[in-house]
Amino acid sequence: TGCNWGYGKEDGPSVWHKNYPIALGKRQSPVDIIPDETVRDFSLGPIVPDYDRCTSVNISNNGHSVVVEFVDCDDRSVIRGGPLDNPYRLKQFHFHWGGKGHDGSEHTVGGVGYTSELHLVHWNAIKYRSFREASKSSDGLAVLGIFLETGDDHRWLHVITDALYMVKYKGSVTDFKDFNPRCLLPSSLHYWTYLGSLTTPPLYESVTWILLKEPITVSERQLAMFRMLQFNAEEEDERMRMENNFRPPQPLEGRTVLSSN
Ligand SMILES: CNS(=O)(=O)c1c(F)c(F)c(SCCO)c(F)c1F
Ligand SMILES: [Zn+2]
Repeated sequence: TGCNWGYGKEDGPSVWHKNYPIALGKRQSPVDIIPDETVRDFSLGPIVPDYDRCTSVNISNNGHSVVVEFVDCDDRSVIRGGPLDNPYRLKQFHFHWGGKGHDGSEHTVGGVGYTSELHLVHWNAIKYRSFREASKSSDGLAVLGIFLETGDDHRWLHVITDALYMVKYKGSVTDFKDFNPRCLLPSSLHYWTYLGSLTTPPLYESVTWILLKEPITVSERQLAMFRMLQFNAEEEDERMRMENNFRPPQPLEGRTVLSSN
C-alpha cells in the first residue's frame, strides 16, 4: 500500500478516484464557500482551541506536506465547542500551498483562493480508541482550517520555516519541541462549518470542518521557504519542488455551510 498518489499530472486530484472511488462521494472536501449562501446558526457556540498544555514532538516531510505531530495520548491539547459534541484531540498540523505567485489554499471563498491553508487535525478520542479508527468514522475528525494571505512577516512562523531545511526530502523528520500552535490563530475565531472529508487520499468522509473567517498574514519570503521542500526522497533522481499540494474545490452536493457569526 505504498503512496500511489500525488499532485502531478499523472497521479493528481483528477485521477485519485481510480484508486479511491470515494473521491466522487457526497461529502468531499474542500469546497467553495459562498458567504451569502451560508446559513447563520445562532445555536452554534464559540469554538475553543485549548492548546495551553500541548506537546509538539517532531516536524516531518511526508512527501505531500510538512507536518508537525503532537503527543495525543491524553487530552492535553483539544478543540471543543462550536459544532462539536465532544473535545477532539490535536494530532498534527500541516499546510497546503501554491507555486510562486499562485494561490494554494484548498477551500475558496466566493471562488477566490488564499495563498495557503493551515490544517490543524483533531480526532474524537471520546468515541474512538485511535486516530486510525476515528479517521474512518463520520464524526471521527475535526479539522480547524486557517487561511494564509501574504503581507508582513508572521512573527511566529519563522519557528517553523527555520526548521524546514532539516526536512527538505520525503521521509525526513526532526525533533520539534515546545511549539504551541495557539500562536498561529488569528484574533477572531468566527468560523464556517460543514461536514466533509480528508482532502488527501484515502479521502475518508470523516471530517467536521471548522474554517476561520479571518486569515493570518505571512510574508512572501516566509512562504517561499515552504517551496524549497521537495516531494521526492533525497536518493530519488527526479527532483520535484513541493508546491501546489492542494486539492481543488469539490461539489457541495446539497450540503449547507453554517456560519457561527
Ligand atoms: C485535512 N487535510 S488532509 O486531508 O490533507 C490530512 C492530511 F494531509 C493528513 F496528513 C492527515 S493525518 C493522516 C495520518 O497521519 C489528516 F488527517 C488529514 F486530514
Ligand atoms: Zn490538509
